[in-house]
Amino acid sequence: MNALAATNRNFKLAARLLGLDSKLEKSLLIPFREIKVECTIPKDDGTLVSYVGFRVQHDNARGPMKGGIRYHPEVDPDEVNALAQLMTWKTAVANIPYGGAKGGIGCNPGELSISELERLTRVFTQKIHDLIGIHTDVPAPDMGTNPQTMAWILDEYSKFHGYSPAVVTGKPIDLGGSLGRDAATGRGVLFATEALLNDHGKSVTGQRFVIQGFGNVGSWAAQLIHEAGGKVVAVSDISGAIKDKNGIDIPALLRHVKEHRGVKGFGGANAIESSSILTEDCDILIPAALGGVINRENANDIKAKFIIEAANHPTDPEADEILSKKGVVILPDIFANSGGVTVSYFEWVQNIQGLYVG
Ligand SMILES: NC(=O)C1=CN([C@@H]2O[C@H](COP(=O)(O)OP(=O)(O)OC[C@H]3O[C@@H](n4cnc5c(N)ncnc54)[C@H](O)[C@@H]3O)[C@@H](O)[C@H]2O)C=CC1
Ligand SMILES: O=C(O)CCC(=O)C(=O)O
Repeated sequence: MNALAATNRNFKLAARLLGLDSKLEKSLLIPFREIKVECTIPKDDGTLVSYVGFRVQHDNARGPMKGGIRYHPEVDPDEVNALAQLMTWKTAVANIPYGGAKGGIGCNPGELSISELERLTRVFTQKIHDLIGIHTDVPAPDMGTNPQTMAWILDEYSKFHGYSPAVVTGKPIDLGGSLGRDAATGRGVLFATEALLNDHGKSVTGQRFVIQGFGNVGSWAAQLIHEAGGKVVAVSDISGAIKDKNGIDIPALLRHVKEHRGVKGFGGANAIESSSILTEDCDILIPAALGGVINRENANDIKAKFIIEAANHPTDPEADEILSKKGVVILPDIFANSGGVTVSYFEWVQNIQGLYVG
Protein backbone atom coordinates (compact mmCIF):
# COMPACT_ATOMS: atom_id res chain seq x y z
CA MET A 1 0.00 0.00 0.00
CA ASN A 2 1.45 3.41 -0.88
CA ALA A 3 2.28 5.89 1.89
CA LEU A 4 -0.73 8.16 1.35
CA ALA A 5 -3.25 5.30 1.09
CA ALA A 6 -1.84 3.84 4.32
CA THR A 7 -1.92 7.17 6.18
CA ASN A 8 -5.46 7.94 4.98
CA ARG A 9 -6.61 4.48 6.05
CA ASN A 10 -5.17 4.90 9.54
CA PHE A 11 -6.76 8.34 9.87
CA LYS A 12 -10.18 7.00 8.77
CA LEU A 13 -9.96 4.22 11.38
CA ALA A 14 -9.10 6.79 14.07
CA ALA A 15 -11.88 9.14 12.88
CA ARG A 16 -14.43 6.35 13.24
CA LEU A 17 -13.18 5.48 16.73
CA LEU A 18 -13.53 9.17 17.66
CA GLY A 19 -16.99 9.39 16.08
CA LEU A 20 -15.75 12.29 13.92
CA ASP A 21 -18.29 13.99 11.68
CA SER A 22 -17.86 12.68 8.10
CA LYS A 23 -17.60 16.21 6.61
CA LEU A 24 -14.83 17.08 9.07
CA GLU A 25 -13.15 13.77 8.25
CA LYS A 26 -13.18 14.61 4.54
CA SER A 27 -11.88 18.12 5.14
CA LEU A 28 -9.00 16.81 7.26
CA LEU A 29 -8.02 14.36 4.53
CA ILE A 30 -7.61 17.11 1.91
CA PRO A 31 -4.35 19.09 2.26
CA PHE A 32 -4.52 22.88 2.68
CA ARG A 33 -2.03 23.43 -0.17
CA GLU A 34 0.31 21.33 -2.35
CA ILE A 35 3.34 23.04 -3.89
CA LYS A 36 5.44 21.51 -6.66
CA VAL A 37 8.40 23.40 -8.12
CA GLU A 38 11.13 22.87 -10.68
CA CYS A 39 14.63 23.36 -9.30
CA THR A 40 17.33 23.61 -11.97
CA ILE A 41 20.94 24.15 -10.92
CA PRO A 42 24.33 24.10 -12.60
CA LYS A 43 26.42 21.15 -11.41
CA ASP A 44 30.07 21.76 -10.50
CA ASP A 45 31.09 20.77 -14.06
CA GLY A 46 28.76 23.43 -15.55
CA THR A 47 26.06 21.06 -16.86
CA LEU A 48 22.45 21.81 -15.90
CA VAL A 49 20.39 19.37 -13.86
CA SER A 50 16.70 19.65 -12.87
CA TYR A 51 14.98 18.33 -9.75
CA VAL A 52 11.39 18.48 -8.53
CA GLY A 53 10.76 19.97 -5.10
CA PHE A 54 7.58 19.64 -3.03
CA ARG A 55 6.04 21.29 0.00
CA VAL A 56 2.68 20.02 1.19
CA GLN A 57 0.91 22.14 3.80
CA HIS A 58 -1.64 19.85 5.33
CA ASP A 59 -3.49 21.78 8.03
CA ASN A 60 -3.15 25.01 10.04
CA ALA A 61 -6.15 24.82 12.39
CA ARG A 62 -3.91 24.61 15.48
CA GLY A 63 -1.12 26.97 14.39
CA PRO A 64 1.58 27.50 11.76
CA MET A 65 2.29 24.42 9.69
CA LYS A 66 5.44 22.57 10.73
CA GLY A 67 7.54 19.76 9.39
CA GLY A 68 10.82 18.68 7.88
CA ILE A 69 12.33 18.78 4.40
CA ARG A 70 13.63 15.50 3.00
CA TYR A 71 16.27 15.00 0.28
CA HIS A 72 15.93 11.44 -1.00
CA PRO A 73 15.51 9.72 -4.41
CA GLU A 74 12.12 8.28 -3.36
CA VAL A 75 10.51 11.64 -2.54
CA ASP A 76 7.25 11.90 -4.48
CA PRO A 77 3.92 13.77 -4.03
CA ASP A 78 2.15 10.86 -2.30
CA GLU A 79 4.98 10.36 0.17
CA VAL A 80 5.18 14.08 1.00
CA ASN A 81 1.38 14.27 1.38
CA ALA A 82 1.43 11.35 3.81
CA LEU A 83 4.31 12.85 5.81
CA ALA A 84 2.59 16.26 5.96
CA GLN A 85 -0.63 14.70 7.25
CA LEU A 86 1.35 12.78 9.91
CA MET A 87 2.85 16.11 11.09
CA THR A 88 -0.67 17.47 11.75
CA TRP A 89 -1.50 14.49 13.95
CA LYS A 90 1.97 14.54 15.58
CA THR A 91 1.85 18.20 16.66
CA ALA A 92 -1.67 17.57 18.03
CA VAL A 93 -0.54 14.46 19.97
CA ALA A 94 2.45 16.42 21.38
CA ASN A 95 0.03 19.29 22.10
CA ILE A 96 2.22 21.99 20.60
CA PRO A 97 0.48 24.88 18.76
CA TYR A 98 1.28 23.86 15.21
CA GLY A 99 -0.35 22.32 12.18
CA GLY A 100 1.43 19.98 9.79
CA ALA A 101 3.53 20.24 6.63
CA LYS A 102 6.39 18.39 4.95
CA GLY A 103 8.64 19.02 1.99
CA GLY A 104 11.23 17.30 -0.08
CA ILE A 105 13.31 17.17 -3.21
CA GLY A 106 13.65 13.99 -5.27
CA CYS A 107 17.46 13.77 -5.32
CA ASN A 108 20.30 11.69 -3.94
CA PRO A 109 22.17 14.04 -1.58
CA GLY A 110 25.07 11.58 -1.32
CA GLU A 111 25.81 12.15 -5.02
CA LEU A 112 25.85 15.96 -4.80
CA SER A 113 28.78 18.11 -3.68
CA ILE A 114 28.33 20.61 -0.84
CA SER A 115 28.18 23.50 -3.32
CA GLU A 116 25.59 21.66 -5.47
CA LEU A 117 23.48 21.00 -2.36
CA GLU A 118 23.74 24.68 -1.42
CA ARG A 119 22.63 25.80 -4.91
CA LEU A 120 19.73 23.33 -4.89
CA THR A 121 18.57 24.43 -1.44
CA ARG A 122 18.77 28.11 -2.37
CA VAL A 123 16.83 27.59 -5.63
CA PHE A 124 14.16 25.59 -3.77
CA THR A 125 13.90 28.39 -1.18
CA GLN A 126 13.57 31.00 -3.94
CA LYS A 127 10.63 29.03 -5.35
CA ILE A 128 8.75 28.61 -2.06
CA HIS A 129 9.77 31.66 0.02
CA ASP A 130 6.40 33.40 -0.44
CA LEU A 131 4.53 30.36 0.87
CA ILE A 132 6.54 29.60 4.01
CA GLY A 133 7.06 31.97 6.96
CA ILE A 134 7.32 32.36 10.72
CA HIS A 135 3.54 32.31 11.21
CA THR A 136 2.57 30.22 8.17
CA ASP A 137 4.91 27.27 7.62
CA VAL A 138 8.21 26.53 9.39
CA PRO A 139 10.50 23.85 7.84
CA ALA A 140 13.11 21.74 9.69
CA PRO A 141 15.53 18.89 8.86
CA ASP A 142 14.38 15.39 7.90
CA MET A 143 16.15 12.56 6.03
CA GLY A 144 19.07 13.78 3.95
CA THR A 145 18.99 17.34 5.35
CA ASN A 146 20.68 18.84 8.42
CA PRO A 147 21.43 22.12 10.27
CA GLN A 148 23.56 23.32 7.32
CA THR A 149 20.55 22.92 4.98
CA MET A 150 18.47 25.01 7.40
CA ALA A 151 21.20 27.70 7.47
CA TRP A 152 21.01 28.01 3.65
CA ILE A 153 17.21 28.26 3.75
CA LEU A 154 17.36 30.91 6.49
CA ASP A 155 19.95 32.94 4.56
CA GLU A 156 18.05 32.76 1.25
CA TYR A 157 14.66 33.47 2.88
CA SER A 158 16.14 36.47 4.76
CA LYS A 159 17.23 38.06 1.44
CA PHE A 160 13.53 38.42 0.56
CA HIS A 161 11.96 39.02 3.98
CA GLY A 162 14.69 40.39 6.29
CA TYR A 163 16.52 38.42 8.97
CA SER A 164 14.04 35.77 10.13
CA PRO A 165 15.66 33.03 12.26
CA ALA A 166 12.25 31.61 13.25
CA VAL A 167 11.48 30.62 9.63
CA VAL A 168 13.29 27.30 10.11
CA THR A 169 14.20 25.16 13.13
CA GLY A 170 17.01 22.66 13.54
CA LYS A 171 19.48 25.44 12.68
CA PRO A 172 23.14 25.56 13.76
CA ILE A 173 23.39 26.88 17.35
CA ASP A 174 25.28 30.01 16.21
CA LEU A 175 22.33 31.00 14.00
CA GLY A 176 19.71 30.66 16.74
CA GLY A 177 19.36 26.89 16.90
CA SER A 178 18.51 25.14 20.16
CA LEU A 179 20.96 23.12 22.19
CA GLY A 180 19.53 19.63 22.17
CA ARG A 181 17.57 19.77 18.86
CA ASP A 182 20.12 17.51 17.19
CA ALA A 183 19.58 14.76 19.77
CA ALA A 184 15.90 15.52 20.44
CA THR A 185 14.20 12.93 18.22
CA GLY A 186 16.50 10.14 19.44
CA ARG A 187 16.09 11.28 23.04
CA GLY A 188 12.31 11.31 22.61
CA VAL A 189 12.54 7.76 21.25
CA LEU A 190 14.36 6.73 24.46
CA PHE A 191 11.80 8.49 26.69
CA ALA A 192 8.90 6.91 24.80
CA THR A 193 10.54 3.48 25.02
CA GLU A 194 11.12 3.86 28.75
CA ALA A 195 7.48 4.87 29.31
CA LEU A 196 6.19 1.91 27.27
CA LEU A 197 8.47 -0.60 29.00
CA ASN A 198 7.49 0.84 32.38
CA ASP A 199 3.83 0.09 31.54
CA HIS A 200 4.90 -3.53 30.95
CA GLY A 201 6.89 -3.76 34.19
CA LYS A 202 10.23 -3.65 32.34
CA SER A 203 13.13 -1.24 31.92
CA VAL A 204 15.62 -0.49 29.13
CA THR A 205 18.48 -2.12 31.05
CA GLY A 206 19.44 -5.42 29.48
CA GLN A 207 16.83 -5.26 26.67
CA ARG A 208 18.19 -6.21 23.22
CA PHE A 209 17.60 -3.56 20.56
CA VAL A 210 17.88 -3.66 16.75
CA ILE A 211 18.00 -0.30 14.95
CA GLN A 212 17.48 0.26 11.21
CA GLY A 213 19.02 3.59 10.16
CA PHE A 214 22.03 5.22 11.79
CA GLY A 215 21.58 8.87 10.82
CA ASN A 216 20.37 11.65 13.11
CA VAL A 217 17.55 9.68 14.75
CA GLY A 218 19.02 6.16 14.74
CA SER A 219 22.50 7.13 15.95
CA TRP A 220 21.22 9.32 18.79
CA ALA A 221 18.71 6.66 19.81
CA ALA A 222 21.51 4.05 19.83
CA GLN A 223 23.83 6.25 21.87
CA LEU A 224 21.20 7.14 24.47
CA ILE A 225 19.86 3.57 24.73
CA HIS A 226 23.45 2.34 25.19
CA GLU A 227 24.01 4.93 27.96
CA ALA A 228 20.72 3.87 29.61
CA GLY A 229 21.91 0.26 29.83
CA GLY A 230 20.19 -1.19 26.73
CA LYS A 231 22.08 -3.64 24.51
CA VAL A 232 22.11 -2.63 20.80
CA VAL A 233 22.70 -6.00 19.08
CA ALA A 234 22.31 -5.01 15.40
CA VAL A 235 22.35 -1.81 13.37
CA SER A 236 22.04 -0.99 9.67
CA ASP A 237 22.29 2.00 7.37
CA ILE A 238 22.47 2.48 3.61
CA SER A 239 26.10 1.19 3.61
CA GLY A 240 25.34 -2.17 5.26
CA ALA A 241 24.36 -3.97 8.46
CA ILE A 242 26.27 -5.29 11.49
CA LYS A 243 25.48 -7.52 14.44
CA ASP A 244 26.98 -8.53 17.81
CA LYS A 245 24.72 -10.55 20.08
CA ASN A 246 26.72 -9.39 23.13
CA GLY A 247 25.96 -5.74 22.32
CA ILE A 248 27.74 -3.37 19.92
CA ASP A 249 30.21 -0.84 21.37
CA ILE A 250 28.17 2.21 20.29
CA PRO A 251 30.76 4.93 21.10
CA ALA A 252 33.30 3.02 18.95
CA LEU A 253 30.71 2.63 16.17
CA LEU A 254 29.97 6.37 16.26
CA ARG A 255 33.68 7.09 15.77
CA HIS A 256 33.80 4.62 12.85
CA VAL A 257 30.73 6.18 11.19
CA LYS A 258 32.20 9.68 11.52
CA GLU A 259 35.32 8.55 9.72
CA HIS A 260 33.84 6.15 7.14
CA ARG A 261 30.34 7.68 6.65
CA GLY A 262 28.59 4.37 7.33
CA VAL A 263 28.45 1.31 9.59
CA LYS A 264 30.01 -0.91 6.92
CA GLY A 265 33.45 -2.20 7.81
CA PHE A 266 33.09 -1.69 11.58
CA GLY A 267 35.62 -4.12 13.05
CA GLY A 268 33.82 -4.61 16.37
CA ALA A 269 30.85 -6.57 14.94
CA ASN A 270 29.92 -9.10 12.24
CA ALA A 271 28.57 -8.00 8.86
CA ILE A 272 25.07 -9.32 8.06
CA GLU A 273 22.69 -8.93 5.11
CA SER A 274 20.91 -5.55 5.27
CA SER A 275 17.69 -7.29 4.25
CA SER A 276 17.68 -9.36 7.47
CA ILE A 277 17.95 -6.43 9.93
CA LEU A 278 14.22 -6.17 10.73
CA THR A 279 13.89 -9.87 11.47
CA GLU A 280 17.00 -10.20 13.67
CA ASP A 281 16.43 -11.70 17.13
CA CYS A 282 15.80 -8.90 19.66
CA ASP A 283 13.33 -7.60 22.24
CA ILE A 284 12.81 -4.17 20.72
CA LEU A 285 12.96 -3.17 17.05
CA ILE A 286 13.50 0.50 16.14
CA PRO A 287 13.00 1.34 12.45
CA ALA A 288 14.70 4.75 12.03
CA ALA A 289 15.05 5.12 8.26
CA LEU A 290 12.40 4.83 5.54
CA GLY A 291 8.63 4.35 5.51
CA GLY A 292 6.81 1.10 4.64
CA VAL A 293 9.75 -1.15 5.55
CA ILE A 294 7.67 -3.43 7.78
CA ASN A 295 5.15 -5.05 5.49
CA ARG A 296 3.37 -8.33 4.77
CA GLU A 297 6.60 -9.77 3.29
CA ASN A 298 8.48 -9.64 6.61
CA ALA A 299 5.89 -9.07 9.39
CA ASN A 300 5.49 -12.77 10.19
CA ASP A 301 9.26 -13.15 10.67
CA ILE A 302 9.68 -10.25 13.09
CA LYS A 303 10.91 -11.52 16.46
CA ALA A 304 10.74 -8.29 18.49
CA LYS A 305 8.00 -7.99 21.11
CA PHE A 306 7.98 -4.19 20.84
CA ILE A 307 8.37 -1.91 17.80
CA ILE A 308 9.19 1.76 18.39
CA GLU A 309 8.40 3.74 15.24
CA ALA A 310 11.28 6.25 15.14
CA ALA A 311 10.87 6.59 11.36
CA ASN A 312 7.67 8.02 9.91
CA HIS A 313 5.12 5.37 8.83
CA PRO A 314 7.57 2.43 8.88
CA THR A 315 4.73 -0.10 9.36
CA ASP A 316 2.37 -0.88 6.51
CA PRO A 317 -1.30 -1.42 7.57
CA GLU A 318 -1.19 -5.08 6.46
CA ALA A 319 1.84 -5.62 8.71
CA ASP A 320 0.04 -3.81 11.54
CA GLU A 321 -2.71 -6.45 11.42
CA ILE A 322 -0.28 -9.38 11.28
CA LEU A 323 1.80 -8.00 14.16
CA SER A 324 -1.19 -7.19 16.30
CA LYS A 325 -2.40 -10.82 15.94
CA LYS A 326 1.10 -11.94 17.05
CA GLY A 327 0.79 -9.71 20.16
CA VAL A 328 3.59 -7.34 19.11
CA VAL A 329 3.17 -3.90 20.72
CA ILE A 330 3.78 -0.99 18.31
CA LEU A 331 4.44 2.53 19.55
CA PRO A 332 3.23 4.80 16.71
CA ASP A 333 5.46 7.34 14.95
CA ILE A 334 3.28 10.35 15.82
CA PHE A 335 4.10 9.72 19.48
CA ALA A 336 7.44 7.91 19.38
CA ASN A 337 9.32 10.44 17.23
CA SER A 338 7.64 13.65 18.41
CA GLY A 339 10.65 14.74 20.51
CA GLY A 340 12.21 16.46 17.50
CA VAL A 341 9.31 18.73 16.64
CA THR A 342 8.76 19.45 20.35
CA VAL A 343 12.28 20.89 20.69
CA SER A 344 11.75 22.67 17.33
CA TYR A 345 8.82 24.43 19.00
CA PHE A 346 11.07 25.71 21.82
CA GLU A 347 13.64 26.89 19.24
CA TRP A 348 10.93 28.79 17.32
CA VAL A 349 9.52 30.36 20.51
CA GLN A 350 13.00 31.58 21.51
CA ASN A 351 13.67 32.98 18.00
CA ILE A 352 10.36 34.85 17.98
CA GLN A 353 11.10 36.35 21.40
CA GLY A 354 14.66 37.23 20.37
CA LEU A 355 15.66 36.34 23.91
CA TYR A 356 19.10 34.76 24.23
CA VAL A 357 21.08 34.37 27.42
CA GLY A 358 24.80 33.72 27.76
N1 LIG B 1 15.44 14.25 11.99
C1 LIG B 1 14.38 14.37 12.78
O1 LIG B 1 14.35 15.20 13.71
C2 LIG B 1 13.20 13.47 12.60
C3 LIG B 1 13.22 12.39 11.73
N2 LIG B 1 12.16 11.53 11.69
C4 LIG B 1 12.17 10.38 10.80
O2 LIG B 1 13.24 9.51 11.16
C5 LIG B 1 13.71 8.82 10.00
C6 LIG B 1 15.22 9.05 9.87
O3 LIG B 1 15.46 10.44 9.73
P1 LIG B 1 16.91 11.07 10.02
O4 LIG B 1 17.63 10.24 11.00
O5 LIG B 1 16.68 12.50 10.27
O6 LIG B 1 17.58 10.94 8.59
P2 LIG B 1 19.15 10.89 8.23
O7 LIG B 1 19.24 11.29 6.82
O8 LIG B 1 19.94 11.62 9.26
O9 LIG B 1 19.49 9.33 8.39
C7 LIG B 1 18.85 8.35 7.66
C8 LIG B 1 19.53 7.02 7.92
O10 LIG B 1 18.82 5.99 7.26
C9 LIG B 1 19.75 5.21 6.52
N3 LIG B 1 19.08 4.57 5.40
C10 LIG B 1 18.61 5.12 4.26
N4 LIG B 1 18.09 4.15 3.48
C11 LIG B 1 18.23 2.99 4.15
C12 LIG B 1 17.89 1.66 3.89
N5 LIG B 1 17.31 1.32 2.74
N6 LIG B 1 18.18 0.70 4.82
C13 LIG B 1 18.79 1.04 5.99
N7 LIG B 1 19.12 2.29 6.30
C14 LIG B 1 18.85 3.25 5.40
C15 LIG B 1 20.82 6.19 6.11
O11 LIG B 1 22.04 5.53 5.73
C16 LIG B 1 20.96 6.98 7.40
O12 LIG B 1 21.77 6.27 8.32
C17 LIG B 1 12.87 9.35 8.83
O13 LIG B 1 11.78 8.50 8.65
C18 LIG B 1 12.41 10.70 9.34
O14 LIG B 1 11.23 11.14 8.71
C19 LIG B 1 11.06 11.70 12.49
C20 LIG B 1 10.98 12.75 13.35
C21 LIG B 1 12.01 13.77 13.41
O1 LIG C 1 11.21 19.56 13.83
C1 LIG C 1 10.35 19.68 12.96
O2 LIG C 1 9.72 20.69 12.77
C2 LIG C 1 10.01 18.56 12.00
C3 LIG C 1 10.31 17.19 12.43
C4 LIG C 1 9.79 16.22 11.40
O3 LIG C 1 9.90 16.41 10.21
C5 LIG C 1 9.10 15.05 11.87
O4 LIG C 1 8.75 14.99 13.07
O5 LIG C 1 8.84 14.13 11.08
